[in-house]
Amino acid sequence: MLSPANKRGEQLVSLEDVGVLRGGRWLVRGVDFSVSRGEIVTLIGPNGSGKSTSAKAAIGVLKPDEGRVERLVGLKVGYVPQKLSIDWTLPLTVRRLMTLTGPLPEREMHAALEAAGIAHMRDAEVQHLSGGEFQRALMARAIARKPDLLVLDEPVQGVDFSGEIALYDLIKSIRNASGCGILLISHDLHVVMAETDTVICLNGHVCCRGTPETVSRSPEYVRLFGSRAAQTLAVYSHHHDHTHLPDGRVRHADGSVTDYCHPEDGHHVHGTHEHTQGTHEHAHAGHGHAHAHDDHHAHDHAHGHAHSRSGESRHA
Ligand SMILES: Nc1ncnc2c1ncn2[C@@H]1O[C@H](COP(=O)(O)OP(=O)(O)OP(=O)(O)O)[C@@H](O)[C@H]1O
Repeated sequence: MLSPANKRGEQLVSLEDVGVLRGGRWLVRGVDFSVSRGEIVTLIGPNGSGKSTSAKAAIGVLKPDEGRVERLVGLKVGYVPQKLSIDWTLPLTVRRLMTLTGPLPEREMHAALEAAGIAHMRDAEVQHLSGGEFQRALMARAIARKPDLLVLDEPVQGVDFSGEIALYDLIKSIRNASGCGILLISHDLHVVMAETDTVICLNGHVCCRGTPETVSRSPEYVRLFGSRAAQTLAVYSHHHDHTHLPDGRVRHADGSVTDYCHPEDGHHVHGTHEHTQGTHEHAHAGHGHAHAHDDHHAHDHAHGHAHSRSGESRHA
């Protein structure tokens, strides 16, 4: 366990060579990263690459089968999961959502709703909220108990472009106001929150990591999306030296194919940010978003959506 201290920059959680084995299959292996107070770490990677698994291992919801996870003693975690088991046939107000798992003093509930920008919606029915409002309600619920570490699994799901920017602005203001560490999970392989300190690209293991390049420097991007978007979103451009084949095997840069790959294989290019692989190009025009909302009354996946981006990568 990490020793307790209360200063910005202290490490809240760290994973070292973490592997999770389920049903005879390694869901992730060789995962290492850390989150410090005030730091924003974004996990990216395709569906099933182990983002949620790694985040759950980080906060202790899931026990790793190998490696080490160290958490600050007494670490308070606010977790917004990707899926919520809510019976949408029952009426549920925002106020009730806030206290589902435990009592909360009225003053603290109000402060959290206020911080999330939905204080005026406390008596609204959750099932009537828009995608962005629902995410705000979930975030309010998570920040109400003043966590040291906020874990957000797909916080912009089901949210349109301007809503996405507004939510990232909210996340930034939560971090600035509370100084908490933030572990963010994103489906997007290329565009991340500009405030992200470290991007970790997963594909069953850490493929690469680095800082996002800030797009605010690009006049082209600013012209297309406006300065607010450029301040909020950044491009994470990266290079992988191997390709994961549909059957789970791995093709390396030299053309050889192996059954698996892990960091200890020594063929990962960590910290490389060149945009050298055509398959990772991302078309920004119109932000390339196609958001299709599921009816959350019929799904346990609250406000699910399908992301379709032109130039979606073949992930290495
Ligand atoms: N308890 C479990 N038992 C067996 N397999 C599991 C379990 N939990 C997750 N998996 C599998 O592990 C893999 C990684 O899942 P995980 O949810 O971590 O991926 P992800 O990157 O978060 O995906 P997505 O972007 O689709 O949310 C998937 O193939 C998933 O089916």
